[in-house]
Amino acid sequence: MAKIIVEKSKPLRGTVRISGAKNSVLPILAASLLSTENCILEEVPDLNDVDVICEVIACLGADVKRLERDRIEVNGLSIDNYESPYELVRKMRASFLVMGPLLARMGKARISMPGGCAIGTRPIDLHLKGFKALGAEITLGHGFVEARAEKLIGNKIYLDFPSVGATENIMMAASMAEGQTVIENAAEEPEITDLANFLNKMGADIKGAGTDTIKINGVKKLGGAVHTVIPDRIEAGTFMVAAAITGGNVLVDNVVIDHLKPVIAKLKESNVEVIEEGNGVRVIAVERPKAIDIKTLPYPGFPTDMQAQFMALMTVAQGTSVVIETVFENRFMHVSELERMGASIKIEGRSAVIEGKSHLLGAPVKASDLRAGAALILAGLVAEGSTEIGNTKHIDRGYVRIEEKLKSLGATIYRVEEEEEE
Ligand SMILES: CC(=O)N[C@H]1[C@@H](OP(=O)(O)OP(=O)(O)OC[C@H]2O[C@@H](n3ccc(=O)[nH]c3=O)[C@H](O)[C@@H]2O)O[C@H](CO)[C@@H](O)[C@@H]1O
Ligand SMILES: C=C(OP(=O)(O)O)C(=O)O
Repeated sequence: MAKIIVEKSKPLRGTVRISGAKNSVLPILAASLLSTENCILEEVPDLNDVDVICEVIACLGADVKRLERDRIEVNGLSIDNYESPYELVRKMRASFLVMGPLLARMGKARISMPGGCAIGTRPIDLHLKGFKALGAEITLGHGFVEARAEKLIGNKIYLDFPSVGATENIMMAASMAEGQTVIENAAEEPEITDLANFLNKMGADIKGAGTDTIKINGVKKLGGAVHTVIPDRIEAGTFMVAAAITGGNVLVDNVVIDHLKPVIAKLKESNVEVIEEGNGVRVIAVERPKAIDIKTLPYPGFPTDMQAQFMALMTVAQGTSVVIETVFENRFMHVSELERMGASIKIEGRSAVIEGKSHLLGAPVKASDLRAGAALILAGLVAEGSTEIGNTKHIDRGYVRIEEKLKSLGATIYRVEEEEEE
């Protein structure tokens, strides 16, 4: 197993190109099960999670070909299996997103329960509520969720919380249901719009994606499409914080500025300069950042997937910051690791109070989840000495060649292979 070693680095400088969005490509690959013709996906990020979802859809009978490192061709014509096993679903929760497409194509799906993870229990009740509203019968048992429907019929579905995954799963199932489905209090994340755009290119009739009300008129068949995955706003935000925390000057290229509004607003509030430049944003930090308060919220609010990275920035800011996590009930696992590096953070329920320090000290730490791992890399860039980050598999789920990209900006970061790791 590998460790990532980060040394205190100079201010980062240069240009970094952002890859396609993990959280877009996963539902889009699940949606390709609905196709009966070739779909070509471009700007596919080279990530472990992408390998897992490809394995899941291939195991269901889809034809999946990697044309190039960032191009995949998929055809769902030959799907013949409706069961996704524990070994695959346990590797990645997003595997559960095949349930909607399977129900639509085969009228049945049997998927291992995804279970919780380090950041929370992450129930699937809203996904199931949506499938039931479309006419599916749901049974749970032996660690599996089974859904069956002779035919899916459109309905009005109100989500108690704008869940990203539930919105996606229901939208995919409804795209081939009979009649109209309206999802109310739908998630508005850019990845929902990207999925809807892909489905519409395949022949679906979806309107309102990106707002809280999505209207889906079911169609009988979905065909092929060529689609370019949107840039990853969370990878972009992570590199923006890397520039800010090191007092650097970095052009974060290939982004959609609109998707980064909450991140840009918070960086500016903390005294970091952010300038639009072509398809990118230049981030310039000349002084130590100022403390700021953050509350995570569904889009267009501040993303929970950027909370840990901003907390790393706040550990070295001037003053005291408050971070409130409202999306996941247990997303402060990075706090104890940042404290090992000398950060001063107090947790009270869903709030963390961070007293900015003039410096951190490198230490051996562990990534408990993907963004916690990213936060530790960021803290390591400014900590005195060496930071050794274990459990790198979490980081590799969501960042394409992160050490290479940071190294190209002047960071001292490398990976070592270890004999054993928990
Ligand atoms: C692959 C992917 O796109 N992952 C993203 C997606 O995860 P994911 O789709 O799992 O996140 P959700 O929006 O569904 O979850 C948000 C909250 O709703 C709760 N909930 C969700 C579903 C449900 O049926 N019942 C329920 O109570 C969850 O436990 C959580 O507290 O959106 C999250 C919130 O922006 C991001 O952090 C993840 O990076
Ligand atoms: C929580 C995340 O992803 P997932 O939903 O795939 O666990 C994330 O990308 O930060």
